[in-house]
Amino acid sequence: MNAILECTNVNKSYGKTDAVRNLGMKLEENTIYGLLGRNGAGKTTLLNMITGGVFPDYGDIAIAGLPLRQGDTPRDICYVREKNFFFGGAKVIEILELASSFHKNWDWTLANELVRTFKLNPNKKIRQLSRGMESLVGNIIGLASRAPLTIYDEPVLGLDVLMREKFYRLLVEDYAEHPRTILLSTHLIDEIAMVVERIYIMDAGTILLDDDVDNIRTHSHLLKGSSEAVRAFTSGKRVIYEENYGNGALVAVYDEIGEAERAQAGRLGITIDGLPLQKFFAYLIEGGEHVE
Ligand SMILES: Nc1ncnc2c1ncn2[C@@H]1O[C@H](COP(=O)(O)OP(=O)(O)OP(=O)(O)O)[C@@H](O)[C@H]1O
Repeated sequence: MNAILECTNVNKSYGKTDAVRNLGMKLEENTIYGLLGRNGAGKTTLLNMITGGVFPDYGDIAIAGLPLRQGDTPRDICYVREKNFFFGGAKVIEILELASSFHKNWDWTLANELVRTFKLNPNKKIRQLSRGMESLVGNIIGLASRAPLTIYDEPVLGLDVLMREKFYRLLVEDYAEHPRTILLSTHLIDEIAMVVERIYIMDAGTILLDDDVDNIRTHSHLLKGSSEAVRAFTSGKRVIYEENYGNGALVAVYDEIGEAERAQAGRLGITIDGLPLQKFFAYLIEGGEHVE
């Protein structure tokens, strides 16, 4: 597969804050990715660099094999920002018309269908819309653009649960018919766990981990047992979190545990449970607290 985006050793600082550090990322064609990180992890700074709004202090970004130069606005990307900068006096339809002129794969049939599905009045002005409705305008642009790389920054902020589910369902349906690369950046893993194929986890400006969702599911485990037994069993394994209580220990592991090892764990009195994606993220980033 070809890479639609490649970041190599990308860095960006604001004064003393290293917003993005030594970052590497490679997005293949026709895949849905999640970019996960807490508030302030550096996601928006990274996305702004990928889309040409901010230039890295150093490091390389290539879009579809072409190096991004200062001042470039990559044409293959549709970037749906967390905070839209739509002109408040413009009508919804005018914003869609403007967006259609930027994206060569734009599909008006889909755009109109989505406007109806989300019950938006195309003649309403942007400033008359609720926060959620404004997000929907951005989300419609993301879908109808059918850009080779579509990037959403916190796409469901301000949307109620039904609208969130509807948006993700439509996204997956449209992707199935028109595969392209989609990057969903969020701090809400629960929202995207069912949608994305591969995840990049970002913390303190850098990528902590990237893996297929299926791999994360099969390799993440929560072990409980006596501290001594758990310590012996997990020695040499990739431990992402550990907590001791009395003589017992709870350890989150991100590694393979085979059948023979499971039998051995059973003999040592260790229980092994799977770790839902949400908990995996929480242990990795937060030391066990659930990220809201
Ligand atoms: N223009 C700027 N000037 C100064 N500091 C900035 C600027 N933009 C980002 N930062 C800092 O860089 C770090 C990363 O911020 P960034 O917005 O990229 O994170 P994020 O993961 O997108 O967070 P959020 O989910 O809250 O939007 C933060 O410490 C932030 O305060």
